[in-house]
Amino acid sequence: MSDFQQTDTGEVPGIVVTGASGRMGQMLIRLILTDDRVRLAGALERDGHAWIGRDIGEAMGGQPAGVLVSDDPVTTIARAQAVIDFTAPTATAGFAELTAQARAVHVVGTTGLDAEDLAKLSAAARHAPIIRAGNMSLGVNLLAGLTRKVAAALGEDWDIEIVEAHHRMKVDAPSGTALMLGQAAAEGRGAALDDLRTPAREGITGAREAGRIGFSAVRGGDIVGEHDVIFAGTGERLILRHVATDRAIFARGAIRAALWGQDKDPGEYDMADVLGLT
Ligand SMILES: NC(=O)c1ccc[n+]([C@@H]2O[C@H](COP(=O)([O-])OP(=O)(O)OC[C@H]3O[C@@H](n4cnc5c(N)ncnc54)[C@H](O)[C@@H]3O)[C@@H](O)[C@H]2O)c1
Ligand SMILES: O=C(O)C1=N[C@H](C(=O)O)CCC1
Repeated sequence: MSDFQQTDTGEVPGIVVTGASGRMGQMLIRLILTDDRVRLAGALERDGHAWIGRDIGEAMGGQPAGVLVSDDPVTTIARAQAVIDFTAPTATAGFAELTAQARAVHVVGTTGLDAEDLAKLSAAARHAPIIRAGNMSLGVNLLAGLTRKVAAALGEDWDIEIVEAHHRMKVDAPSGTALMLGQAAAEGRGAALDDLRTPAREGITGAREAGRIGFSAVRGGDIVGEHDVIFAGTGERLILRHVATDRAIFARGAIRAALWGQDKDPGEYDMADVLGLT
């Protein structure tokens, strides 16, 4: 049997994957089709995509999975117990409303959401659970906790810089993970990230202001995701680093979140809640 054939269609939560042809979409579908705790209930792509109407298993180069790729989120999401969504900010804001109408769990991996998108998610979370994280891996969520602790332990004479690297196709910067880590560092310092954040530098910037949290982004090749949190003191540096080498770490976290959310009340949650790190 091919990896892409569904092995179990029993009474387990049905998951709809949005952005089914994407890097994360395909990884999620592969893992869902071989995991008997869940079943693939639908695969969504944007209007006009070449895969619409095709069996998702075949479109991915394998055996039929018995699920056709659809561009109809209303009908598809109506039959979901969970929607796992790694797409784009506007798409995710729209899926939030439909997922809430279905009273299903919305697992949001999409990054780059603005205040308007986030307000739509908050409105939807009044009716169903939404679990959102800039990074769904265990390692990064542990790193966020470490970052919070180290930032709290070190004074403002230790400069905090976050350096991230991703593949050439990534469209947003800083990464969702970098912002998560920045948020953790700011919390450690008892402040809001918006008050401490220094974006990418260029030109005559002047000397670094104490207490700020700086961000830099590298883009190139097929880098899955690398993050350094640098605490630069005088005469010494402490560097906390996470390196992702396989997108399966994000997809496994998202499936875990979809299962965890099944018995939760409506509201906004993150991966620290799912992993019991709060
Ligand atoms: N939170 C995490 O752990 C994590 C991990 C990896 C990626 N991401 C984020 O997930 C997102 C997707 O990343 P990717 O590398 O898979 O990108 P990608 O470009 O490979 O895939 C995105 C897919 O979404 C589809 N899409 C866009 N609009 C849509 C719509 N309205 N309806 C249905 N499908 C739609 C696109 O056609 C594409 O196939 C990005 O925001 C990325 O930063 C988050
Ligand atoms: O490939 C991406 O895009 C990734 N996005 C997330 C982010 O913005 O941090 C997680 C890592 C991979």
